[in-house]
Amino acid sequence: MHGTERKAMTETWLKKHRQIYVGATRHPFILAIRDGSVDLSSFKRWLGQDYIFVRAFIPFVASVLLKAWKESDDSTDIDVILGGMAALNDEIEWFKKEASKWGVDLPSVVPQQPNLDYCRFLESLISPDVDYTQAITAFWAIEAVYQDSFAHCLEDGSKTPGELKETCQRWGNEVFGQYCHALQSIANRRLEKATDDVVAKAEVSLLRILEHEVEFWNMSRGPV
Ligand SMILES: Cc1ncc(CN)c(N)n1
Repeated sequence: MHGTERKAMTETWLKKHRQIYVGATRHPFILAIRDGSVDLSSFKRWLGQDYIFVRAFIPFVASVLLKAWKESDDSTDIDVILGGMAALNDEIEWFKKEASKWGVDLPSVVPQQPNLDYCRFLESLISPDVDYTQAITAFWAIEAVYQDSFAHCLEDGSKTPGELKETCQRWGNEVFGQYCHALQSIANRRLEKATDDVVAKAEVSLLRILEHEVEFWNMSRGPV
């Protein structure tokens, strides 16, 4: 598959894998935030687990930055990725503030198995054997799931509780949306020129990410 057939590869994949994408972005936890029925202990569980995830996400993003610097054909990719790193810096501070607001003691949060699995997957993508195209596609997918999920909680007609609006704004806001679009454009540009082997690997990574995201939201339900 080459040339025009590969234009907007990520959009083609989101259509092809619609069911799992909807599972990751319209999960019952997100729908419960949106309709105001969310159980606050679920929210606190998610908050503690996500802080651990975001800390593991930082070295992954650093590895994408390094790959862009070594491999990219467009120097402006670095600016987009650096913007993402800056947002993560704010995110870490926000998690600390939010956790103290909700009485969640972050240092004592124990990572759950789905979180450990997802972090291990991130670590596997740090490997120099994973090329920039696969890594930037994964980076886009991880950010896009949160953007799409939380933006849904802010749409007209949503009944998101006031105390959770700030959380939804963090990932659901317009600027974060534009940043995700910029990542998606980079991924599409790279995929268009990539070998079939790299394209296949990027698609598999996308699917793994969507599965991990579903499992991640599932953790908010707590131990069964
Ligand atoms: C599990 C997960 N996925 C994505 C994101 C968005 N950075 C996040 N904070 N957490």
